Amino acid sequence: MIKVGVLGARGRMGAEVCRAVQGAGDMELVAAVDQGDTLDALTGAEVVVDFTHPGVVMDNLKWCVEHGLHAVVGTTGFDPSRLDTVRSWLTGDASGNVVIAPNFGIGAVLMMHFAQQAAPFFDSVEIVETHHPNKADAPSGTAYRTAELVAAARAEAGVPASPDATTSEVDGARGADVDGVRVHAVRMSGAVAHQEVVLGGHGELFTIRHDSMNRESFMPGVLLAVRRVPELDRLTLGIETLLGL
Ligand SMILES: NC(=O)c1ccc[n+]([C@@H]2O[C@H](COP(=O)([O-])OP(=O)(O)OC[C@H]3O[C@@H](n4cnc5c(N)ncnc54)[C@H](O)[C@@H]3O)[C@@H](O)[C@H]2O)c1
Ligand SMILES: O=C(O)C1=N[C@H](C(=O)O)CCC1
Repeated sequence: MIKVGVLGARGRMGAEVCRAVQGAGDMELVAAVDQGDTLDALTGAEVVVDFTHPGVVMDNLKWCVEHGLHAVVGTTGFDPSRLDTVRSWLTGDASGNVVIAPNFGIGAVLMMHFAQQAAPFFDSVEIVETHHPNKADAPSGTAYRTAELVAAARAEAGVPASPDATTSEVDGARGADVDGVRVHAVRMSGAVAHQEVVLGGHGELFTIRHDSMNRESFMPGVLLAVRRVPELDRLTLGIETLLGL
């Protein structure tokens, strides 16, 4: 049995992870920790799953690494500088491995993969993400990562920036610029997590869309990462490699 601790256990995702772990035949939920609880309860775990808040996740993760625990992190807010910091913790004698994934939905991972493949073939690409209005960060971690992957694929293929003649703009009208890719964030009651990658050129539009209809949609990916994290090498970004992509 894999002993699992959950950080953010009373939150939307954390509560779902607790249910999923309790329903998995090969896992045991040994700690369910939320804001105000001592982290010491996690010392009995082999793998800690974090779905908390971008403002606290770095401290949580540092604590896990210092205690030699494997960590599966779904909390968003990881820019290149934060990832470098995590890498610096995972040198030398550190014995825990870390998986950080902005999205554990299998379809969402495939969406990012297909967007990366398609990106060099079109003049234009923009990303529109829609989430529930209780979300703290914008753009979403998934949109941020998609933009990074798309931008890298286009740079490697020598594709120029998406054409855009805008010279006059109301602030924000063209969205955020992530590595040269425009990202638009919608916050909408009734939504869970949705994203479209829109590509265009030569009289055609190609849209890659993914919808998470509920938070169970993330659980197969979370459980996969919990099972595999002990055998991985220090830091793994996304679950693409775990799916053989
Ligand atoms: N990777 C994915 O597939 C995926 C999917 C959904 C959400 N997310 C991300 O997960 C994070 C959480 O989302 P949510 O909707 O569950 O949020 P939420 O606000 O419902 O839950 C967060 C929980 O963390 C708790 N918390 C805050 N500070 C804490 C601390 N220091 N220690 C322990 N617990 C603490 C809060 O009390 C709350 O219960 C966000 O960053 C979100 O973007 C990622
Ligand atoms: O509900 C959220 O918050 C989500 N956050 C992740 C993101 O920022 O990409 C994944 C989808 C749901």
